[in-house]
Amino acid sequence: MPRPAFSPPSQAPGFAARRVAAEIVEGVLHRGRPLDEQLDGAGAPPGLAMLGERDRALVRRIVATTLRRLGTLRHLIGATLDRGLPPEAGRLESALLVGAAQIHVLDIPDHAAVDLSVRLVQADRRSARYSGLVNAVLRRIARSGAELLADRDPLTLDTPAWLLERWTRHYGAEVARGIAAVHAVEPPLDLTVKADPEGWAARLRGKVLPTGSVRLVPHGAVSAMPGYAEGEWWVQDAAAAIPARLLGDVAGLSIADLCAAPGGKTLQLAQAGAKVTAVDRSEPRLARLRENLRRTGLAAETVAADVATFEGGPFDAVLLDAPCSSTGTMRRHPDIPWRKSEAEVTTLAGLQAALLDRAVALVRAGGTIVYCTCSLEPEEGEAQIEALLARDSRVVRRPIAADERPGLAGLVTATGDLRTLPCHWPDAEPRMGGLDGFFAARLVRR
Ligand SMILES: C[S@@+](CC[C@H](N)C(=O)[O-])C[C@H]1O[C@@H](n2cnc3c(N)ncnc32)[C@H](O)[C@@H]1O
Repeated sequence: MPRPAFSPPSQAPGFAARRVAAEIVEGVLHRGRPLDEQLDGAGAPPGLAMLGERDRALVRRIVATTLRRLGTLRHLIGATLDRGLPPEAGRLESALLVGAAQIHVLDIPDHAAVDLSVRLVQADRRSARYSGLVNAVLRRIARSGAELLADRDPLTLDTPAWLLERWTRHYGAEVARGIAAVHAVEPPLDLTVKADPEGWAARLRGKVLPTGSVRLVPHGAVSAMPGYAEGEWWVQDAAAAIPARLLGDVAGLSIADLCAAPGGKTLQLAQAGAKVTAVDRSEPRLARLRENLRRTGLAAETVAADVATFEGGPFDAVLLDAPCSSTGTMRRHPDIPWRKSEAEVTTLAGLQAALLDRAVALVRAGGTIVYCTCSLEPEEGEAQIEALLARDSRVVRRPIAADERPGLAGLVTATGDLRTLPCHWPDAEPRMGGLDGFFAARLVRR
């Protein structure tokens, strides 16, 4: 009979949550699995659904902290080992990382964190013989973590060098450090409300942002919050809510929302009275979009298709939220810096150019196109538009004016595009500050 890969699970309190957390960290770092899919989607480890709500929240905290501070934690672990981590050691690295995150960053008692990481390796056949090493490394971090980091800069450790170099090149050293600093902090929850932002802000103990989104520090499950089941609002970063508004008054217009799922922008356009055709090539993501329409009582036509070959229209307006490296959303998706590479930016830029050409083909003469990406990389934003304007004389930019809508001051470039950065809108309470990094340009087809 084949031997089981793992010995029976430990009964120690808190063990199950640490095991799931270590599994998810391993999935991100060694199997390139997106964090969202593992926390909320089909890729969730089976153990996650068996945990109670508090333990599930603990898993999220441990995993997010491990990924936000990955460089620092790896440095601490490396500094305590003479010859680095042994190869083929199963769960050893993830057990050390989640242990170090609890000890060095989270307010979890050191002895519990050490004990549970030791149990994690003991329960894994390939790493069981390293339980003494885990004990020694984590105790050393508990004792001398600050000393081991004495001359190191956490922002440099926790941001992949290729990203920090790019942001320094494009935005300057100070802004690049500001962007990196925001990634260390859990972001707020932003909502787009159908109506009465002041009333919802009061009810949910949040505040109204200059652009009209409602912001709060999340506590508990989103689906249990007042107004969710009734479809009175949806979760959408304040920056992500701006591009659809750049189309102005859309009541009665036919609009193609290209790359639409899970549908934040479709909901905004439908709520504003547009006749929306929402196109996305992912059927599972479109199913989420339809569910969002159902919950909010809004209507749109949904089409499962590749935008590159989608035929339709001509539409009065087209919104293209193109697939991108998503480096602007790292504070919400702390796995991104460790899963993406610079080569991907180049590949995606090629795809974005093809989809932009398609967007131009789908809009009527005189119609408006809004192109946006949640990327900080100019190849996916500013450079994309310059290249389109150079190759297609039918298209001109309709510059965004900082005073055309509330809240845009400071977010519009000299050429009239939108550029938001994670370090924008700082707040005295760090968990209430920041914006996702977005680029948007508004164009007209002559
Ligand atoms: C940034 S997300 C869109 C977010 C969405 N606009 C919103 O506001 O909720 C990008 C989407 O593009 C879709 N996508 C990627 N490549 C595509 C293509 N060639 N054709 C259609 N959809 C595509 C993905 O499935 C994903 O849902």
